[in-house]
Amino acid sequence: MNFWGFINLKFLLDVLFALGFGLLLFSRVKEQRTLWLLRGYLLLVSFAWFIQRYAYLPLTSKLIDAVVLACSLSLAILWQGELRRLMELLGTGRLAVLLGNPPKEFRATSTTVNQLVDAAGKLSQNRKGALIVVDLGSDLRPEDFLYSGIKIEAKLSTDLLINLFATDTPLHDGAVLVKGNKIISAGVILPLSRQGISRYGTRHLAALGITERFDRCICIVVSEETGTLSLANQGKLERPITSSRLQELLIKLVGNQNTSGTPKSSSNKTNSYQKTNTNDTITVEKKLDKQNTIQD
Ligand SMILES: Nc1ncnc2c1ncn2[C@@H]1O[C@H](COP(=O)(O)OP(=O)(O)OP(=O)(O)O)[C@@H](O)[C@H]1O
Repeated sequence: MNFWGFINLKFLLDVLFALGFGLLLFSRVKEQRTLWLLRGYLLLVSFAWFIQRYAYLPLTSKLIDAVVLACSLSLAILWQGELRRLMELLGTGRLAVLLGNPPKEFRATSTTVNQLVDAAGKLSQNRKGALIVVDLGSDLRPEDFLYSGIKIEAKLSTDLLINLFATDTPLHDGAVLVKGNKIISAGVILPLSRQGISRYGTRHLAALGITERFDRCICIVVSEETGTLSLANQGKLERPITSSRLQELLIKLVGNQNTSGTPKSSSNKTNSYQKTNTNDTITVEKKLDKQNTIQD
């Protein structure tokens, strides 16, 4: 291969890698505003590269470089949480999570959703405080917590969840970690969030803390004081919510989890879910659209 052939091949590979990286970044961003920012930033970087390589305009090139540097600094401040998460995932080798293809064992089913809603509803009625972390693909590891708790490794069930939060048991303090249809551990101490310190107690701050660090995990919170149900997702707390709203949100999130990565071909499907009400249990027929189909 001659020198020019090598240069061209290198150039092609460079462009291909850059395109691949750009597409990967775009596929990970969901929010429209973030998408615009990212698009503008990448355009600016490409423009700076083009001027530097082909235009031979040293002054213009310097000016554009200065603008790119200023934008990089602003974005680093704006996206510090996301960048920190990215480095944590890279540093701990969670490439499957980065590429948006979480391992199959995290896939929750409609049964998991029913059991979680059922347990949360009953705990709320009895004013038992609870904190349930559901890993939907963040591949949470012991080092992600302040204390990783006691290993349980048992099949998820409503009764076991209720039992773990019974006030006279040693494991009721802290959070329970759920992955797929398994309870992994109990008594887990989560990192606290700094947002809303004056508004929330530590249980709710813990739910915000873990969900703002990992975007594919959610936290169900039951307040001991008021029995209020809440759901934390991506550092935001929705509260107060009813059992049926919790079920709706879980179905949506689990549906998104199962359709992210490899898209599934499915027609509109009707699923039955058990919904816990204050006095009775009723069966709700939920017609799910293509996006939110849960594979049992
Ligand atoms: N970092 C943490 N990780 C996991 N669980 C925690 C953490 N901090 C507190 N908790 C749980 O929250 C309980 C204390 O809740 P606290 O009253 O301070 O918060 P809260 O948000 O007001 O909750 P509640 O509405 O239930 O009173 C602790 O007993 C413990 O079980």
